[in-house]
Amino acid sequence: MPTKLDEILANTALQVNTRKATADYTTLEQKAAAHTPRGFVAALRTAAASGPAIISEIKKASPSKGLIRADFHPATLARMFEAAGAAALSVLTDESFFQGSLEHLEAASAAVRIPCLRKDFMVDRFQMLEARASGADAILLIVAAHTDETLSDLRDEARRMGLDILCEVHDREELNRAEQLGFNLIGVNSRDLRTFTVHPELVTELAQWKTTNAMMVAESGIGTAADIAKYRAAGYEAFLVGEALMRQPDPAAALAMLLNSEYSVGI
Ligand SMILES: O=P(O)(O)OC[C@@H](O)[C@@H](O)c1c[nH]c2ccccc12
Repeated sequence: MPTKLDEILANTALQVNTRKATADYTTLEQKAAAHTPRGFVAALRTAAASGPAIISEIKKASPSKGLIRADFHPATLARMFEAAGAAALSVLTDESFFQGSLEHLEAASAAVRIPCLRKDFMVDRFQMLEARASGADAILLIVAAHTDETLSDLRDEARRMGLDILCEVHDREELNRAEQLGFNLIGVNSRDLRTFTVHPELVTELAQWKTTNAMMVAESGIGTAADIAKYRAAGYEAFLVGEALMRQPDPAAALAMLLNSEYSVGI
């Protein structure tokens, strides 16, 4: 039986092919050239030197939760998160399952100086061009979605476009593959994309199997300073937080609380 991830990947491939067939490459290339990528990994490293580096996610809906935030203005959210101390942003661009869009990314990226990740299911080199043209500084690559061969192709294309890569894994074998392919920023997603269930204990466990000096990002289901403290103790330096912020009437205040209570417990 196909998993949720299989379903999303098949849909993504269809959508990408449609966009490729009608794309205005001249405009896309001009827009891509006009955006000089800001270092995503460098920004996380700088932030992590003095506290938890938080990647705040701009996400309207998800397959598991449905609509998360009705009052949704990417540029405003981006500015608020930057002012509250986010090290970087992640913006969902998948339309079918997350109600995201490249326009959200473009608006968020243009509103801030901190770097932005295009959060999507990247299956084609064309999406790297789209990403940079919409103001992305980094892209996501999900190990479970690819063979090593496609992963390295997409990695090379992202690098050629000057984009940093957040490489996402969910088990030890995927972590090994990510390290062997030379990724320097590895996210452990506690949500299994095949079933969309969350396994927080997996995030704590996996970090101990790391063999390189890649920076580790804990992803999904993070809601409190205690979650961050627990993952920091396990070796994580950066934290991707979406729903817990997006559900709040004041997402920036929620982010500030996460950052501040972290310091006050003396971690
Ligand atoms: O909203 P949360 O539970 O804080 O999770 C954020 C992020 O980890 C999640 O949105 C995510 C992680 N990997 C993904 C891949 C595709 C789409 C979404 C995701």
